[in-house]
Amino acid sequence: MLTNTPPTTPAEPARRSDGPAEQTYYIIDFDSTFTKVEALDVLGEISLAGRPERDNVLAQIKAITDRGMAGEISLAQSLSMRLELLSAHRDHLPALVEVLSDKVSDSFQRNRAFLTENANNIYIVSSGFREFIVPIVTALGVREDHVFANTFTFDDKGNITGCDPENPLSKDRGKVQLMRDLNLDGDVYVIGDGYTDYEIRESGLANKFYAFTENVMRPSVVEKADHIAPSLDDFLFDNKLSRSQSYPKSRIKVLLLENVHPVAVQLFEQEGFNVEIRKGALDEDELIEAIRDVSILGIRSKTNVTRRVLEHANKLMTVGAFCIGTNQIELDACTERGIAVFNAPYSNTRSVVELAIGEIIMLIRGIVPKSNAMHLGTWDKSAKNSYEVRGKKLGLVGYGNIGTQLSVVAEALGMEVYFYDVVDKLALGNARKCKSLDELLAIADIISLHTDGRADNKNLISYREFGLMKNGVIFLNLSRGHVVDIPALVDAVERGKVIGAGIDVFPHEPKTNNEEFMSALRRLPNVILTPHIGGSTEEAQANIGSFVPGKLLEYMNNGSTYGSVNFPELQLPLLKGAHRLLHIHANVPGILAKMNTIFANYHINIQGQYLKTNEHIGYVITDISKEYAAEVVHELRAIDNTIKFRLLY
Ligand SMILES: NC(=O)c1ccc[n+]([C@@H]2O[C@H](COP(=O)([O-])OP(=O)(O)OC[C@H]3O[C@@H](n4cnc5c(N)ncnc54)[C@H](O)[C@@H]3O)[C@@H](O)[C@H]2O)c1
Ligand SMILES: O=C(O)CC[C@@H](O)C(=O)O
Repeated sequence: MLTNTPPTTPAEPARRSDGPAEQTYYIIDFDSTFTKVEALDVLGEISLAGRPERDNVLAQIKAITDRGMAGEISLAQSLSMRLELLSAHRDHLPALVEVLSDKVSDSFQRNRAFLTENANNIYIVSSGFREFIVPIVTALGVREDHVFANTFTFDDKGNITGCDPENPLSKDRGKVQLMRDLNLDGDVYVIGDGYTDYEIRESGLANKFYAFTENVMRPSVVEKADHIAPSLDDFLFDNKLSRSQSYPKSRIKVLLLENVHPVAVQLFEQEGFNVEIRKGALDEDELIEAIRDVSILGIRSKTNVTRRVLEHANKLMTVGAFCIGTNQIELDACTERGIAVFNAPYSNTRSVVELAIGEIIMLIRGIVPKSNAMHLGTWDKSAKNSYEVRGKKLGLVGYGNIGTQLSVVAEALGMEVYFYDVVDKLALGNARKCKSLDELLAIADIISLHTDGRADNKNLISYREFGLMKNGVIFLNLSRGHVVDIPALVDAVERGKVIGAGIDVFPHEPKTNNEEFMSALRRLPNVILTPHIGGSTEEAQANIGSFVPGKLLEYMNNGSTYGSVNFPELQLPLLKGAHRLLHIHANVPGILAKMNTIFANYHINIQGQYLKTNEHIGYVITDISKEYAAEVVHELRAIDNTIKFRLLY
């Protein structure tokens, strides 16, 4: 991702262009830079609350702000026009401060340490007002006497009437005048989102102007800037200043496919990542094209992360399956490349169970054909082939998270539950374990599949298995499409072996909602077809949308792999006052010894070390004191069989 634009030539020469000065001053704008919003817009929302003209006036205020920031009208014009529209009062200011304190830009919140450690060199220079700026910025460590801004004027009833006309910041090119008055002796870097910030650089009073785009991107300002700062993290990284992120997250790309819940997007954006979202799934070639610069990939069940895709994913660090199944991901290939994969193993379990129960009742009562007939005007009131579920034998194939929960709910409805699992599982309630799949198929009145999607399960249920079932069985598949041989199911329905089926998953599923669903199951009687929505409820998607990013962020920020489906699992303590070195390597003997030899050679003080291996890889995390030679990192990376190396602090 490009974060820096080529410098543009300022109208007047910069103050100084040779090496860093002894003193460097940071001039920071307030509205839309230090905070996410324009304070006068917020003040308008408060002062005009409940008035019919509110929305109209707010739109006018916003338009004036934007024109002013883009340099289309003068600052003095912009200020007086907005203040006149505001109808604000002194009593509105505490509420404004309260709102603004929640609107501090995320990257400023993250980098309080920079603000406090450099308080003597940081100035807030703003055309906003001290009345609300001082409480916000001083709470984050900025010195009150380093805040330069306008002040309101009030009438004797406390109404805001305007601003102090003597203040240079109330006038056009006021920031330039103020900087002249300040006469700072050293390098000056200006960070802001508006044209008035650029004017300081244009007048030769600053060495560099950084267009701050975390909250708003103004093309006319960006094109004048020496650099773009998508966040304060980027600014601090570029200038090698103390910061909360070892590498700016705005330079780390997250690609989220298949319409994952917006809460996921929000969580990544709040952390400052560069997030791209796409509604549908991508096929292999499309994914290869999209994944080149992606570090974090989020998918659901329809995007296949194949070995071929991974060969083009040089930056990929982690994959999140925003679902339960991970059969769409070549896990071994991920592991070999040091890519940690996470899923949401139980966030949609309940939703699948509820759909299964609903379908069982609908099918055993023959509701779908009855409803279809009613829509055509046919009234067929009869009890023929319509049964209660109470006392029926439910056969569960696969007794994992979904199978066991369905077992419990079905028993509560009075069903007799039988299950078969390849692994020996504890029977819940009165459920009975079957010794073989064949035994279960022969016993059950209703059969529901809940196996995982491993490749061996392809056509687990085919002609032979349908042959073993009772005549007139109800059959459900809400697990994975390839588990059932579709021609065999069609045959079983047509012969009346299966008198009702609920199918949610298919060997081939459309990639997007625009693609036609093609299947031999279409138009069969008493067959409920659903578009792989067993887990698609608002609740489940919101759960998954926060659970999976939680795992991915823990891995990215902390190195923890707890819950990974392919990595050795490590739950790590939070990183405090140390640098964390994460070394992923092929699981061959002697790597830890080699690492520790390097640490010993460089007299490194190890604060903590954690190791876990699986069949394929080893994962070593070492926390070391902050001072160490740069060669340590080079040597660790160069150890034979190293797959990936990361440094966190
Ligand atoms: N339709 C949907 O929207 C939806 C939603 C969530 C999950 N799923 C799918 O549902 C399935 C079950 O999910 P889960 O969370 O219960 O998984 P799980 O891993 O907890 O349970 C799967 C169980 O199946 C067993 N199993 C595997 N192969 C078997 C076989 N051949 N015979 C008998 N048992 C076998 C496993 O031992 C395990 O106990 C998965 O395939 C998952 O992808 C579908
Ligand atoms: O939402 C999806 O795409 C898949 C849902 C389900 O099959 C799962 O594996 O959780």
